[in-house]
Amino acid sequence: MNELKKNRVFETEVLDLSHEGYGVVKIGGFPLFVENALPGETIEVRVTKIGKSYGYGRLEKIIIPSEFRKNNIDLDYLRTGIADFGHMTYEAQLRFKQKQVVEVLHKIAPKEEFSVLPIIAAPEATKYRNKAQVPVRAINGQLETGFFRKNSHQLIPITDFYIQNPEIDQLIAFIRDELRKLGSANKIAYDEEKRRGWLRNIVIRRAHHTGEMMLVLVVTSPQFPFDKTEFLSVLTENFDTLKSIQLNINTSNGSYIFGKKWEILFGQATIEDTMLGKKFQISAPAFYQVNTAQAEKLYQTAYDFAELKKTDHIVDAYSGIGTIGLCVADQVSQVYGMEVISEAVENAKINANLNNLHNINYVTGTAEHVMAAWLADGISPDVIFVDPPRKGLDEQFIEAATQMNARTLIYISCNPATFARDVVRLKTKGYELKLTQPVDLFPQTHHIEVVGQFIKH
Ligand SMILES: C[S@@+](CC[C@H](N)C(=O)[O-])C[C@H]1O[C@@H](n2cnc3c(N)ncnc32)[C@H](O)[C@@H]1O
Repeated sequence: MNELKKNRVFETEVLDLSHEGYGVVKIGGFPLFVENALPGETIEVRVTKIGKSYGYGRLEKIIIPSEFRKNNIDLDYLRTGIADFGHMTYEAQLRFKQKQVVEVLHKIAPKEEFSVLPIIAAPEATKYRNKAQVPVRAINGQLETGFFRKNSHQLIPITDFYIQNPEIDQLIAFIRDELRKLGSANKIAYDEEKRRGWLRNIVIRRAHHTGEMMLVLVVTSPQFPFDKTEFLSVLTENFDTLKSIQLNINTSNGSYIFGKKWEILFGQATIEDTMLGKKFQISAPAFYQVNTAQAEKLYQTAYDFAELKKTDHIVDAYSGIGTIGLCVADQVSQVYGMEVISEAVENAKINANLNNLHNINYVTGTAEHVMAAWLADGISPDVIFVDPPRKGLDEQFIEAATQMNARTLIYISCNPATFARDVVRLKTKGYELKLTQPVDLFPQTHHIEVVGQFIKH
């Protein structure tokens, strides 16, 4: 058999799909990851990289296609990761995500029987995102907006972002076209290598139910390299839904999008949306679920699992702008919440007032520290909601939370691997996973959201 070497081409069958959407093939037992290849397909693959235990290959030709292949997908969506599942039918995406959740739980706790409910599909499989974060760069002297190629900082120009609300795409293209008229691309667009230029990123949020939009220009200096007033009036005249335009000054060379300094150029610091009938003000640095319609189903699942009572005290841990606690504050006795981003906590407090809810206590701090302090203060909730970032729960948080004796803990997770790890940790502390509900919050991408119901035994 042909020996595995870089640039060699092999005909082979695709055996599996990695969780990030790469087809997996084996050449003489050695695994290669191949973009745009689906399980069951026979393909020709060119070896592009050989590492210690795995490598990468480039799809040269599909000899026998999968019945689950969606044709005519723009491959830039796969190359950038905007839609790394975009080459699969939506049904196949859902089936794969369901299988992933079942497998990851089984792997971590092989002896347990878990009841995983069928994944909740999204009503809109495209154009659902309420937020965009796009880099601005000069390519051959022309200012471009788009997305970076996966694992690189090479910009691929994109106009139709496929999974974003089209009004967001229109605003990005409009800004790009205006900027092209206003000066040299090399002066306006940021250049990471030379560390010069002005505009690094355009960040846009669009409230799903109200249509209000927020624009943040992430720049290296508060000085505009062109006439600011003229630019702002053109924007607001053409987009009457724009309620907030802000500058964020980021002079670092790190990968954080936002720097510490903010300046409001037009309107307010927040936009307003509704979720499950409650009003929410959202500031630029605060977390807000990017698929609002589907997030409402996610939260509703969490509440159904919680079986709340009017006398309940609840904790909304990792609370962001308070969405999870505030949507049910009028169905319970008391809500406690904590979150590390102070602007988001300010939003949560204002949001409580906006909705006439006064049985709330939201504080700024890390969940692990605040929970330990609340335990020491004798706070004893009936239900604890947790919605941590991808890294999951901190051990110290689990320690404190499980000593509070809540009857139920509801875990909303955006990472099945850390969720499964925490299932085991919570079990050793007396909380048993009873129900697991995957929810497809991010169609066309490999991301999976899960709600878990844990009951104290
Ligand atoms: C997945 S988001 C959930 C936000 C909110 N529950 C919602 O549904 O919009 C996770 C939140 O945890 C916050 N966070 C990250 N690490 C934290 C920590 N150690 N303690 C408290 N909050 C944290 C993030 O800022 C973010 O707002």
